Amino acid sequence: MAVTFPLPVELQPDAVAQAYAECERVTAAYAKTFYLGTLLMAPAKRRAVWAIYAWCRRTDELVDGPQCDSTSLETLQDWETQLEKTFAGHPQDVYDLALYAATRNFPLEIQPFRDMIAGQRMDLCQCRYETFAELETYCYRVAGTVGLMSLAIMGARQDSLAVRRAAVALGVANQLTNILRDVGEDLQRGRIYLPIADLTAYSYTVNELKNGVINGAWRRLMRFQIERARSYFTQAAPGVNELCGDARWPVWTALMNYRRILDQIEGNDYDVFSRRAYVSLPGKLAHLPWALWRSYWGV
Ligand SMILES: CC(C)=CCC/C(C)=C/CC/C(C)=C/CC/C(C)=C/[C@@H]1[C@@H](COP(=O)(O)OP(=O)(O)O)[C@]1(C)CC/C=C(\C)CC/C=C(\C)CCC=C(C)C
Ligand SMILES: Nc1ncnc2c1ncn2[C@@H]1O[C@H](COP(=O)(O)OP(=O)(O)OP(=O)(O)O)[C@@H](O)[C@H]1O
Ligand SMILES: [Mn+2]
Repeated sequence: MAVTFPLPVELQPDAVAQAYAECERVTAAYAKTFYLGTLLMAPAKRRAVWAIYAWCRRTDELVDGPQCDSTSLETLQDWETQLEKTFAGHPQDVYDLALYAATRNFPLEIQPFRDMIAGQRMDLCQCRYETFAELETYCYRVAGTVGLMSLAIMGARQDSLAVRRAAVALGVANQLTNILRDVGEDLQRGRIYLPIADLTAYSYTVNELKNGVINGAWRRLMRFQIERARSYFTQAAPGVNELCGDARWPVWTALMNYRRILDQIEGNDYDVFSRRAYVSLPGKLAHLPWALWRSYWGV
């Protein structure tokens, strides 16, 4: 029988193991909390999550990383073509090999990956968001999609619409939190993610934002934004215990730690211009038992 090349992933276990190891390295370097969480999962699942993480990180770096100045719409088009090839069984590099191997083990759909690239396109072309509806689309694309990708690995059975909505809600909640934490940093890059319509509704001007003014209007505006982000965490919470057993603890941990960034912003009196809200490592560890309890008993 003639052997055709390239060999299917099943016949290249060493190359696949090395590819997953590369993805693990990226995950461990960039996201300590997620990485620790993945170690609680079964080996096949954790490897697939690392492959997804590495792909998402590379996609994000195209518009946010050190080489972002040379990224154009054409770069993103090429990146999408590379994605299509990976899903079609022709991975172009070691990270894509891991992603392809993951698609053979789990029911990953390509659409959320395409949608994330569409989110990076928005980042490339748009530096303001007029309404929350526009911002919500952006949040779905760059982060809600991560929820759907993760669900293919961490979901328990045929996932219901409610669970899919919860997974998207967790991504959106994380992204909204990320946006509130990074208001100052994003301004330095000429970006405003807070919807302009919300600024107007709270009588806070873009000029004040650019000058980092913290006044009554700003505090009221931020309280509103924080409550909105919290409402997405609340929508996500019932979905967590629908995940497979070994994903519940890590996902609860991620949810609780990310949500606590919102408490930190309040604790900093809404100063997101000169301070970065964060949860310390002991603070993160302190919540592990609480997250474990929830993974057994729910909310
Ligand atoms: C255990 C666990 C939570 C696993 C998910 C791991 C995974 C595949 C993460 C990918 C993250 C990534 C690189 C996304 C690219 C776009 C991006 C940067 C989004 C922001 C992430 C936070 O990153 P960070 O704090 O490092 O930000 P900086 O770049 O440093 O500024 C986001 C805020 C979005 C992350 C979104 C999620 C992790 C979604 C999680 C949802 C689930 C796991 C679904 C759970 C299912 C139910 C039913 C609730
Ligand atoms: N090896 C690395 N090379 C380049 N940038 C990195 C590297 N490691 C981390 N970073 C960046 O440094 C920042 C802080 O990283 P880190 O992931 O440790 O903190 P975090 O995002 O606050 O926490 P978490 O572990 O919960 O994601 C992130 O924006 C990340 O993208
Ligand atoms: Mn990080």
